[in-house]
Amino acid sequence: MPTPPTATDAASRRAGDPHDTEGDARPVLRAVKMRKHFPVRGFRSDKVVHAVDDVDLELYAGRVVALVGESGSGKSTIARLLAQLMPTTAGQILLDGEDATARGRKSFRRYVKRVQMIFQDPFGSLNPVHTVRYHLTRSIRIHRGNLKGAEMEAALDELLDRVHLTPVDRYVDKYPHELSGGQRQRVAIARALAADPDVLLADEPISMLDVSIRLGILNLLRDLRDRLGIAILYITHDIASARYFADKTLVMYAGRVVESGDSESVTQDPKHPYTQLLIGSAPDPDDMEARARGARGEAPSLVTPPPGCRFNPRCPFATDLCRTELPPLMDVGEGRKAACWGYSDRPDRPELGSVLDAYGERPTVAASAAAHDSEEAAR
Ligand SMILES: Nc1ncnc2c1ncn2[C@@H]1O[C@H](COP(=O)(O)OP(=O)(O)OP(=O)(O)O)[C@@H](O)[C@H]1O
Repeated sequence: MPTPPTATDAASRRAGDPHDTEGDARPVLRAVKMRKHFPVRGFRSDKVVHAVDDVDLELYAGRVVALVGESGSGKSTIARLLAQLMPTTAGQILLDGEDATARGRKSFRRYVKRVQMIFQDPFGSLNPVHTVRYHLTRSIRIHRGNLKGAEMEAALDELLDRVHLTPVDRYVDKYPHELSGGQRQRVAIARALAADPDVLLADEPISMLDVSIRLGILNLLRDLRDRLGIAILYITHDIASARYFADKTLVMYAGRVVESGDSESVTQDPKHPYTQLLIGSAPDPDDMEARARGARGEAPSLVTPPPGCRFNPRCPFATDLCRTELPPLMDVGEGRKAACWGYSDRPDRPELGSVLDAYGERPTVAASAAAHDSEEAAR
């Protein structure tokens, strides 16, 4: 029987080795069969957008989980659901093993203290008419109480120091427009840290920043993972940065997780045909920008998703089984999972091969989507 969480749990979690294996640790934040269907506006029917379907996800102290996938695959929706910025359609969110659904202002505030979000656009998330001091003192007051004078100054110093905005005097009275994009994102991270959170949900935290400063922000987040034992969800369409930064990677396709495992093996030896396509779509495996461009593409219709495996219309190996039955996430060895019938023992399973060879070229995801669309149009 798991013991109920205590007030010292966070402290003891942080005191331990942040790289403890997941095997003997328990997730801080967990989503179970999480689902989000948005009603389609303008339809007088019950049509919905299947943005997120049956997603299981676990975040552990001192570990980073990356959520990768092309645009429209449901990544941001998952972050917003986990931040409880909107309600789920179904499923559960558990914090320290307990149902964490916020049912009012007070419980939402308690939740937000532990689960903070960092957004893609640091300029949009900071108020242009207020200084760094204002943003941080406000967050400190909300989460730690009304500190005054020297105590407040010490808290401000500590936060800015943590995000490496030093000397503090150079930054604390600046307005957002007086800072670079990277400095603004550091302020946004400092504001989140004012809550002393256990979990950071980082939704594309580097995608709007200049390429030259992206690594600095990822290294800062890594430092927070290691020094503070914070659990981080890192959302990106850039699988190369996931490999660099995340311990574990989950690959999303059309609202579902299609593959998961440690980042190194998912990126070096992808199992699901979609992951293979995503990884093969960048000409230079170490070129983050090229990879990001290649991974973008038209998302499939989420109002009427294809039956069976959602990737089947683009998959060169798809059989009738793939077109009719949804594959569950199956164990494919070494703690890895893939939602592909090719890894089942069904007699009618598809015979998998190299996706790139099957296409006869190195297509981008966008190109394969376009090929599928023109096939559809010809039918
Ligand atoms: N408020 C909403 N109302 C209706 N549909 C929505 C809403 N928010 C998101 N969607 C739809 O849900 C799907 C998933 O969107 P989401 O933003 O989560 O994807 P994403 O993977 O984060 O994409 P991106 O990388 O472009 O941000 C998309 O089809 C999107 O149009």
